[in-house]
Amino acid sequence: MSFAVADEFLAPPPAAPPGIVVRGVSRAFGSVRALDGIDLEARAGRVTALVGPNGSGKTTLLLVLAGLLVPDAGSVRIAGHDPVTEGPAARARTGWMPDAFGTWDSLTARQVLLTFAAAYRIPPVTARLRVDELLATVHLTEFADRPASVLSRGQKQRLGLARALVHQPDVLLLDEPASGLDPRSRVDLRLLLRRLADDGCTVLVSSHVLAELEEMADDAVFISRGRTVVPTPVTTQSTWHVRALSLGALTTWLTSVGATWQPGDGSSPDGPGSVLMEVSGEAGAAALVRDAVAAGVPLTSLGPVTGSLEQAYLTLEEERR
Ligand SMILES: Nc1ncnc2c1ncn2[C@@H]1O[C@H](COP(=O)(O)OP(=O)(O)OP(=O)(O)O)[C@@H](O)[C@H]1O
Repeated sequence: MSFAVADEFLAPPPAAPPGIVVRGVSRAFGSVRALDGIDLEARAGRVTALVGPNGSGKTTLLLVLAGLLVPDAGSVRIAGHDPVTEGPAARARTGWMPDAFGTWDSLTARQVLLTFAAAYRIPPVTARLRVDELLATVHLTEFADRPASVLSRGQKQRLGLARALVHQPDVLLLDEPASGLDPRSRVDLRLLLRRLADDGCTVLVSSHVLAELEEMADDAVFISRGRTVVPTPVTTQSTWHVRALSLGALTTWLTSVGATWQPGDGSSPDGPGSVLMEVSGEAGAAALVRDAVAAGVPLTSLGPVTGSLEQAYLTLEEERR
């Protein structure tokens, strides 16, 4: 039996369209060139990390993308719209979560969200349902009718996230969204951003917590001194922690084969009792596992000490400013 396969089934699926396109964007504050010719694309259906040292221009860029700051030069498209010349269309598609969310202290959490829903012209009945759903999503249902002033910093952050999602934006911009969140809320945030991306949203998120970004981001954009930069390719040789059923057997074997190792510093995810050694990427790790098992030293875990985002970040030449 044979099947006729139409060409379109053989063609690779089309790449998701970019939700954010930035070309040559510059913005100065007096003599400080906060953005100096930024280029970037962030795609729908993906979480893109915005990474850079203090003062590199991340917040300035997010403000430009949110339509809150006009660039001096260059072009921006948010879901195809220019935030400067097509402000209402761009803002209708943009969710913006600043690093610190100011609330009106006399309003309750629910009223804050309903106010924003009204600003987006969401009909009242739909708005009430949407707000209830969002309060549950960010685990603030029990605080819904309390004044926003009593919310903790982390709870305010979660309210800020709900606010950014009120109008079901196509593009979500988040500036340090995890700051102030407890570990469970950070996991919830990560899962929520993944779900939004899976539903087709373009998510651009800045954070200094690179291990966290590493877990949630599909792509990364590095900026340094207001410019998009390509980090120096990370050397494949990096420090890994290695742990075996018997630490003594592991160190005896490593020493007998002339490997260079040092006692773990307790920073590995599985705690103290491991060793640190230089490993040449995944291939080197596979060889290490093979040789250890062949020598009768069963390994129980191994992994790079720093994630690839962190390593790439550390190759950026710029110092914080
Ligand atoms: N309103 C402003 N007036 C003057 N200078 C500003 C203003 N906003 C930002 N800058 C300067 O622009 C540069 C970029 O700042 P920005 O806040 O965008 O950096 P960032 O990457 O978000 O930093 P951080 O990681 O510390 O939050 C900095 O040198 C900052 O001092």
